[in-house]
Amino acid sequence: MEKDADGFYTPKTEPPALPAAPTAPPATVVKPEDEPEAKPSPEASTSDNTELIKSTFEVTVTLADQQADPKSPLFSAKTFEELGLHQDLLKGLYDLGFSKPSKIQERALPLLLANPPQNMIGQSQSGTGKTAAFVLTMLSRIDFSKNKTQALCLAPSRELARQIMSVVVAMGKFTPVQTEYAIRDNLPKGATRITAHVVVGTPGKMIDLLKKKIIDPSEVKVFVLDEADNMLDQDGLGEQTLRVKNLLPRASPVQIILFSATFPDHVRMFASKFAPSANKIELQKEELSVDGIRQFYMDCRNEDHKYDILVSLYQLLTIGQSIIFCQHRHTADRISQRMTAEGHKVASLHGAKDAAERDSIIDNFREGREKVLITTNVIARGIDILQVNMVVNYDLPLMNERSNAEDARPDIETYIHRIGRTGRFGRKGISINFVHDKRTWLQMEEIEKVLGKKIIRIETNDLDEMEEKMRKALK
Ligand SMILES: Nc1ncnc2c1ncn2[C@@H]1O[C@H](COP(=O)(O)OP(=O)(O)OP(=O)(O)O)[C@@H](O)[C@H]1O
Repeated sequence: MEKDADGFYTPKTEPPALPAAPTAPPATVVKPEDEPEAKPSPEASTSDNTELIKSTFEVTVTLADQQADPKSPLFSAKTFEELGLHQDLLKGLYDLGFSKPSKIQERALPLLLANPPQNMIGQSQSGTGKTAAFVLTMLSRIDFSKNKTQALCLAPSRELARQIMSVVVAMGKFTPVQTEYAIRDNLPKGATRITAHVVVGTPGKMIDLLKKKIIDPSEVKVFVLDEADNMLDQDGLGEQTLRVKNLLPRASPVQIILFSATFPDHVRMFASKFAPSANKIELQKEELSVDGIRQFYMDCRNEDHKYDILVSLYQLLTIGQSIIFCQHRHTADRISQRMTAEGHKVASLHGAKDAAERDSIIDNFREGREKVLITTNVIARGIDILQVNMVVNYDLPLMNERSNAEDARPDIETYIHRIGRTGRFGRKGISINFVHDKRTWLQMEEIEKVLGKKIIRIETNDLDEMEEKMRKALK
């Protein structure tokens, strides 16, 4: 391989196709015995996808309009060439079909790539391309001549870590980047050393690998937290994330990059301490949710009625793909078992399932083999599946997940992330909240007030009207 002036190598062999698994483990993991490689995900089924293909086609047309509209979060005055990216990364971007940067990419990349490296706290609406901004930074900072871990990226779920990895592999397709996961049940048993340039994972497993010295952090130059407000929240993953940071080298500064669509006030201060002197890109409160997502609610009589309404929506849920969010795992399981028994095809995903099962459920959904996914907050953040055009909040998200207390407050950030699973990168989407009593109605009203966007009522007893409203919203 030839190395050019910027320290990049040009690979001779054709890089792997998407959907991507990490690059070949033998080069990145020293393992004592031969173990079978992880199988790549099966190919997407091509049957039964006409609606999906149609909606993708319609989207391309409106996307060009939006990227030319200075008020859109997808607008950019610049090209990717002007952002100072290496030729091999530009090739990767064009290979993915990216033609113009989005606003967050245009604003963040020049700051992220400047030398000496500076920390960044970046906020931009769901589905506006934050992943590319931090992935391109990681790939730009790696010296590929060294077989040493140089970039670490943490995400709150294994599903998101796997998705980020597929972006690293796709954008790094024309570089010799080596990658490895730090997620549960992924490394071969007895692995003693990871030398991959980029390691993506969840905090618990990352700590484990650092502590066991399987990952050597001495050459880490970039540390990324995706969904950073969640990763730093002391009620959530904050403590684990801090432990990872404390295991990083202190001698040479590590560039710390925090990205999210939300940074609630109580996390902002900690974020500034975690990433000192960071460049900041922030959103105003009224900009938090994406305009392409039309928000509705349905007045249900009680819990049982919520189930009946969901079933009556089934046809609409399967026009594209849909995600149904519940507060508890057992609700997700209960609804999906009941719907399955009644002849509807649905899948359920939550944190109590084992790793292999989780991977296969999300891969099936990603590839369109399942159209309705019933789940919990485990995939509320980051998951990017363009064909998802409907999100149902079967239960509204609450501040204390275990709480059913009368005064339980809505979790506005989680709401923003949940509905953000649709309406990705300029696409249209629908979200529907089920409310069934005064308490849930008040919770929804609070969400409406904070976000400053109208949540429109849909009648539960007029299926035709419901369908018409929804089809209109998706046009
Ligand atoms: N410049 C671009 N041109 C075309 N498509 C893009 C561009 N940037 C990103 N995308 C696509 O937009 C979608 C959303 O991007 P991404 O998942 O990075 O959003 P995000 O801002 O991280 O959202 P979230 O807050 O939900 O995590 C992805 O499918 C990605 O491939």
